[in-house]
Amino acid sequence: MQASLSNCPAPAKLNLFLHVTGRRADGYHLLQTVFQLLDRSDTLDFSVRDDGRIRRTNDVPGVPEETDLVVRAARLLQTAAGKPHLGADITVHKQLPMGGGLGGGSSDAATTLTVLNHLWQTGLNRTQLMALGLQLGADVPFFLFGRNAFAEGVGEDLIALETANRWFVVIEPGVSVPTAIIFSSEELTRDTKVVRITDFPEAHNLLDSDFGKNDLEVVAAKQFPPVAEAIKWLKTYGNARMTGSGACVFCSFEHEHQADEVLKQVPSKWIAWKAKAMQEHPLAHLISS
Ligand SMILES: C[C@@](CO)(OP(=O)(O)O)[C@H](O)COP(=O)(O)OP(=O)(O)OC[C@H]1O[C@@H](n2ccc(N)nc2=O)[C@H](O)[C@@H]1O
Ligand SMILES: Nc1ncnc2c1ncn2[C@@H]1O[C@H](COP(=O)(O)OP(=O)(O)O)[C@@H](O)[C@H]1O
Repeated sequence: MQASLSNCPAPAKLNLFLHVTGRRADGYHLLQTVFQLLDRSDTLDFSVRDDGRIRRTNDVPGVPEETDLVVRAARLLQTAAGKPHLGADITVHKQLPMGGGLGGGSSDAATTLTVLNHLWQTGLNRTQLMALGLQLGADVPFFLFGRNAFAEGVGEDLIALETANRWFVVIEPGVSVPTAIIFSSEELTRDTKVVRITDFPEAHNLLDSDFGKNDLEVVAAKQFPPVAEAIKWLKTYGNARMTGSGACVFCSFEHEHQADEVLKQVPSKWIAWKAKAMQEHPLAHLISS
C-alpha cells in the first residue's frame, strides 16, 4: 500500500451565476448555478497510519481540528468503508480565504475523500463518494464530480459543461461571510424563475452575456459593506459578480494581460489575484466512475 501523498490540490470554485429558485421542506434552498473550477488551490499532505487515528497535524486559525471538514471527511470515509484500523495524518496548507464563497473547505473535504479512498484502497466509486460528500456540505459533490457543471437541487444534481478558458481577477474584500447568515436573511428572494440548460447561452459564452445573477449578492452586499465596495470597484472593468454567499468578487477576461492590468489598479486594502479557468479537477483521474 502506498503510504503517503503530498501537495494534493483542492482547487477553488466560482459560481458564474447563482439563482435561488425555492426552498425544501427542511429549510435548505433550491439553487441553479454554474460551477467553474479555478487553478488556485489549497494543498494537502496525507500520510497513512495503521492505528485508526485521524489527525490534522497543523494549526488552521479559526478551525479547531475536530470541526475541520478534512477530519470529518476522513472519519466519514473510514466508517463508510468499514476500515477502522486505517487512519491518516493530514496537513492542510490554506491558500483560499474562509467564508470567501470559493468553496475552500468543501474542496479540502473532497480532496480528502479522493486521496484517502485511493491510499486506503477503499474502492468507492464516484457516485458513492459524492453521496458521502453531500453529508459534509452542498458544494462537496461538485468537487468530486470533477468537471465544470450546471447544478440544481442544493448543488448535487450535476451536468458537465465546457466553459470558456478565461482569466479571472478575484478580490478578497477582507471579510468572512457565513453562508447560513445569507440564506436565513428575510431579504433574500427565493423565487427566481427556473431555467433549463437550453435557456442560457452556451457555457463558453456565458461570461460575455448578461444572463444570470447571484441572488445572494444583494443580501451579502447590504450586510457586509466591503463586499458592496469591491463589486462597485470591479464593475468599472467588466461584468463583476460575487461568488457563492461571498465575500469574494470576480470579473473575467479573455487575455492574461488584461487581468494583469486590473490587478495593478486594485486598492492595497484588498487582497487580489488572478486565476485561470480549469476544465477538469486535477485529481479526477484518482476516482473510478
Ligand atoms: C452558497 C454556495 C454556492 O455554491 O457556496 P459557498 O458560498 O458556501 O461557497 C453553497 O450552496 C453553499 O454550500 P455549503 O458551503 O456546502 O453550505 P453548507 O455549509 O452546507 O450550509 C451552511 C448553511 O447554509 C444554509 N444553506 C446552504 C445551502 C443551501 N442550498 N441552502 C441553505 O439554506 C443552511 O442553513 C446550511 O446549514
Ligand atoms: N478545511 C477547512 N477549510 C476552511 N474552512 C473550513 C474547513 N473546515 C471547516 N471549515 C469551516 O467552514 C467555513 C466555510 O469555509 P469555506 O468553505 O472556506 O467558505 P465558503 O463556504 O464561503 O466557500 C469556515 O468559516 C470554517 O468555519
